[in-house]
Amino acid sequence: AAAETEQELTDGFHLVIDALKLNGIETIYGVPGIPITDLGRMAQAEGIRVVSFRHEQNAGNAAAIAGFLTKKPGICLTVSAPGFLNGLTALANATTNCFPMILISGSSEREIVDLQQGDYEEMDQLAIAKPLCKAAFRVLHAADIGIGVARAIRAAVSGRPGGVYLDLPAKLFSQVMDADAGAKSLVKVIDAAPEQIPSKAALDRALDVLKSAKKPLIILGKGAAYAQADEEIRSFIETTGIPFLPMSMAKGLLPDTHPQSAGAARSTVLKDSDVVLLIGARLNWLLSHGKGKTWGEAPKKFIQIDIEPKEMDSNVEIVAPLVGDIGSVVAALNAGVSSGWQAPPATWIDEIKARKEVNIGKMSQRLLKNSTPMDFHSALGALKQVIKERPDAILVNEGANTLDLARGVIDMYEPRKRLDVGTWGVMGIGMGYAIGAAVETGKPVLAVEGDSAFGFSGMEVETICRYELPVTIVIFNNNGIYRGTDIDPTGRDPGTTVFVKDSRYDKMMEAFGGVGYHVTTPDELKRAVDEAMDSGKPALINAVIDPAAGSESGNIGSLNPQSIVKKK
Ligand SMILES: Nc1ncnc2c1ncn2[C@@H]1O[C@H](COP(=O)(O)OP(=O)(O)O)[C@@H](O)[C@H]1O
Ligand SMILES: Cc1ncc(Cc2csc(CCOP(=O)(O)OP(=O)(O)O)c2C)c(N)n1
Ligand SMILES: [Mg+2]
Repeated sequence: AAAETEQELTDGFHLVIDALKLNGIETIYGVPGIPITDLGRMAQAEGIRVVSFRHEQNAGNAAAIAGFLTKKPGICLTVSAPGFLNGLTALANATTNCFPMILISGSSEREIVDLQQGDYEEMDQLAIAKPLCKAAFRVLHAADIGIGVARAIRAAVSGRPGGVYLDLPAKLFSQVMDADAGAKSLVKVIDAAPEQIPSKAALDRALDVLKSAKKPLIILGKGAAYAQADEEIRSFIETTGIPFLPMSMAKGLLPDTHPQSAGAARSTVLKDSDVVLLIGARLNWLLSHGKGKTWGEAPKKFIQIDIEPKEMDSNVEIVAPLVGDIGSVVAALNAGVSSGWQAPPATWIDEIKARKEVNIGKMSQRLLKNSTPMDFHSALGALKQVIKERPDAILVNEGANTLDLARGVIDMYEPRKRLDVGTWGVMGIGMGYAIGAAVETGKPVLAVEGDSAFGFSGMEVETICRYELPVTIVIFNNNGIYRGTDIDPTGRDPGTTVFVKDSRYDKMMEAFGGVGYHVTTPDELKRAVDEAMDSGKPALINAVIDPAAGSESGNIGSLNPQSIVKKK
């Protein structure tokens, strides 16, 4: 009788966990601490995988790439104020890249924050998060947790995916309520990312423009990779015979070795094409905003497929906007491409083929050079072969020369296998992306890192060892940012972009039980990577690169402002 009268209770802790599990969330990436340490422990005890990091930025990056890879929002859990701020860079980066993730941070009590009375890690986090992400919510009452989590999930994945902030004040967790009422308050999100079908008029307009093309080009962006409409996209490209140019994280949607790939003739196709179909790619700085010498003198017509209506005309006129989700739009285009579709003129295809042969020929000469110390190309020649032999491996890549040269040298063969610095060109995504990719897919990960880039997240090698993840890190060690040759003209300090000469990053991995390798030739590099990836265990390879190799800021040095004032 006593049991019957004793009301069954639940609390904020359990409601957050139940809401996440109800919506299929299986993993939380975070750093424990007040007020969310027990939330993490309880989530783990309830079967959610909780991956604890050494810095919240890396946990957030893991959550962001989990969103990109799974189309479910990646969850990052942090403490208040400084932990929240550390997660914000990843949340803003996810929003910039259209990756769905939710940053859940504990926070101080409203009554203290609003009176600025000085709480432990006090900050008005919701106000700070709002401008940096797609949506931001705070929950004050246990009965609202179900709706709050549902709103965050839908906001992250519906329409243009992005980052969402969910603010949970400390007192919320210990709030109790009737268990039955609590269960009823939970919401399972229905159709969070609904199909958005383009109008027939829009489809007909786009097909008419495409039919009129003499030199058509399709540009695939990371939105096309994210959409997981791989077969629809392949079918459309192969049925129309139109050459395609993949942006960095869209590489592998069709193999880079595909006959219609124009990757090795990028400058030519951007300059000479007359109709360009953008699929999940923005005409931002990565595509010179659709204007200027990159795009040649001749007038161009742009067709754009994007789920975000406001993206149209963002930089140049879009003559045939196709607003909708890529899966639905490309399926509708496939239905509209009648069997009598005219392939592009042979002159266009031949022009591209000839240019590709010249460029690939030039590149292969550079890859074969067996210089000592290695330069970027001789090292990348070995890694090109590794991915060719291991097409299902996931390649994480960041740096300047290490990034820009790897993008063109290492062919990708499968979708969503190349994860890199994205729209911002941000350094520091390396270990977070490597961990997120390994946890979400179970696939082997090869992280090809500039030595500076690695430094932003390098402490997570301990996390990689702790969870025994199949991550092989290759550091292109040229003793510095871009190069290792900078000097301080006053002679007092090292140059501003150099690191310790002959540093041994491989020793770091050994400190945590992983395997470290130190290599100085392409053959040694290939053998070490093969051994490490065959082992399925954490490994770090310190690949010595000539400090004089490479160029400042890789391929984008022209973005640097120049001083014309000569110091007296
Ligand atoms: N499922 C989807 N359907 C349609 N568009 C999408 C989808 N997912 C993302 N997008 C769009 O894809 C675009 C990605 O562009 P961007 O990040 O610039 O790619 P890239 O850098 O590879 O060129 C964004 O404008 C985004 O709105
Ligand atoms: C968060 C952030 N801070 C700084 C920078 C600016 C930068 C762009 S590339 C880079 C590192 C280049 O050196 P690395 O050794 O990695 O590569 P390599 O050329 O092969 O020697 C920096 C610091 C960016 N993009 N993001
Ligand atoms: Mg470097």
